Amino acid sequence: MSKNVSTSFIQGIRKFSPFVLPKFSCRMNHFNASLVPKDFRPFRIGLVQLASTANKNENLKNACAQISEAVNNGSQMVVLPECFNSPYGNQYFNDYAETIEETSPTYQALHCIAKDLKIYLFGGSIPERKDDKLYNTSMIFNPSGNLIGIHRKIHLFDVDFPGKITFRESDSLSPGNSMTIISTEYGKIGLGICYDIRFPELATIGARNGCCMMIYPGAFNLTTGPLHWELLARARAIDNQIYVASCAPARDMSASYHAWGHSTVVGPDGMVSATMDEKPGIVYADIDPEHMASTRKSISLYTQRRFDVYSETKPLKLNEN
Ligand SMILES: NC(=O)CC(=O)C(=O)O
Repeated sequence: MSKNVSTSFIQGIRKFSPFVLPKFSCRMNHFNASLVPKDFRPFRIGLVQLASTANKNENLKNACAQISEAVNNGSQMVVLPECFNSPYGNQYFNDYAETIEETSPTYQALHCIAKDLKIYLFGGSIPERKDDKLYNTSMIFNPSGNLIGIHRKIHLFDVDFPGKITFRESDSLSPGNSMTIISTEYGKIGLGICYDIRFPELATIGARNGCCMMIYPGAFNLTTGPLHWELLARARAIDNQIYVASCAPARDMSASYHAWGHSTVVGPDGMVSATMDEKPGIVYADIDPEHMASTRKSISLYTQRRFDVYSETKPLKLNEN
């Protein structure tokens, strides 16, 4: 089942973390924390770097073929990119939008393939219509084909690099208002979509809630991709000593938005476990609790945190010259 978490950063940390001392306690150093979340089991993940077109049916067929290939190669969990059933752009979202219900074409396709292949499927994202609004939304299915969670992109991609790229998702989309954590038989997975990766709070609250991994379907571009795509995934991994998987569309220079590609999995030590270039393909990684345990044993962030110092309930103490 998924858990949508709506809470303040510090409250989120305090409420759910097995590692946090009660409010007003002093130090963390003597706390005997287990090194990895108890429900974390090894699994293989496949990130499908899909070549999407303007034809939704073709995109769905192609996605299902690539998911099958990922499963033939041993993946128990498969991830699709942001906006995989539609071109990415404000001019497309309304025309391609679907409601999240069993009769919708993308829901049906993902439900059937997850059930047939008995996998966890993180269905990238699609433009979603709900009431009179549009969202950038991810659907997550379990191996029985049940929808076990949805995540609506919380932070919309509004940026302005003069002469390079100006994009305002908020011209057409509305933001989601809650965080998403999915419980699977391999462990808890936190979810963000693309621009969400720039906000470290999501991954930190996810990790404090026992997530072994954050998954980010994303579509960075030729300006922000080389600058930040890998760096952000590594940063979120290092901050929290968790796995991070970012799944992108393949680059299509005839489309109006040029995706960076480079789907990537980063380990809890911040090293890239698997990555690729901008072409269509699948990135595989074996996710290993032992790797997280050895990382956390070497650098013991979990016992060294000083929540007594970070508390929002007290005035911040800053060291100033
Ligand atoms: N497309 C996005 O949501 C985000 C992105 O490209 C960036 O943050 O850069």
